[in-house]
Amino acid sequence: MSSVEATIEGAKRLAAFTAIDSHFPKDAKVVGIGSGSTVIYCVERIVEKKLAGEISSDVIYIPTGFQSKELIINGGLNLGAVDGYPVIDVAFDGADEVDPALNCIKGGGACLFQEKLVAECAKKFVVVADFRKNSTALGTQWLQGVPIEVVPTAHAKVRQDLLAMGAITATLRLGGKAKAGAVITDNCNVIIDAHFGKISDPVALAQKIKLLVGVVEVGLFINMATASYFGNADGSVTAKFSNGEVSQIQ
Ligand SMILES: O=C[C@H](O)[C@H](O)[C@H](O)COP(=O)(O)O
Repeated sequence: MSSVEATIEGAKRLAAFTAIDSHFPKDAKVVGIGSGSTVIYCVERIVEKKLAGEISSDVIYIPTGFQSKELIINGGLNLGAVDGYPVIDVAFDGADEVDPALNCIKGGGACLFQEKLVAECAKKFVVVADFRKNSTALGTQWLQGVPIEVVPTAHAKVRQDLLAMGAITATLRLGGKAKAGAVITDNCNVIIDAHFGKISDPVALAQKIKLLVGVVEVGLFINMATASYFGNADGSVTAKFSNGEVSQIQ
């Protein structure tokens, strides 16, 4: 691992540990676990605290896809499902880009639909990320585009719609060497990444995309996060809250 990669991994771990220490409720019954490389550290911290007797072994964990299901099982935690537990005390998840209002772009790992479902069911949604995701405006740092989950037969029509709507690019996500053809989501759909440049009105854009026939869900998470923790390269953590407060944790 290069020193840059080590710094990024350290920042993710720090953000995740701080978020769990600050937001895992003492009396939690049901907790959502998001997807991606940063939530791995959330699960690491939860397992550590459970073994230390600081987190009850009765807590049920709700995954947001195949990867987080494996994380829960391999961590020896109790696995639940969102259709059995539609009320979740808190959900922890990563993000690809977060703006000052805590609106997020998510879905870089193609898990956005179940992530949004779990976040919507959660009383509190806490984002964990490294410093690269801390942004002043969506679409300025995550240049791959807004991930959009689409029913496979509609992909060509939705790409056309997105370009007509002003997308600079609208690309069907491919599996590359690991998978010939399109990436297939945990819900058997495909992903279109649509880059709009700087997104000045994320609320309006999310609504417009969601209305397109064939769109299952949009990777714009608007007004959902309660708090967002960013691990920094210098070992500090920046915490941002939905009420506008920002704090630096050394
Ligand atoms: O579909 C994937 C998710 O939205 C991830 O939470 C997001 O891509 C962030 O992942 P990572 O923590 O690996 O940067």
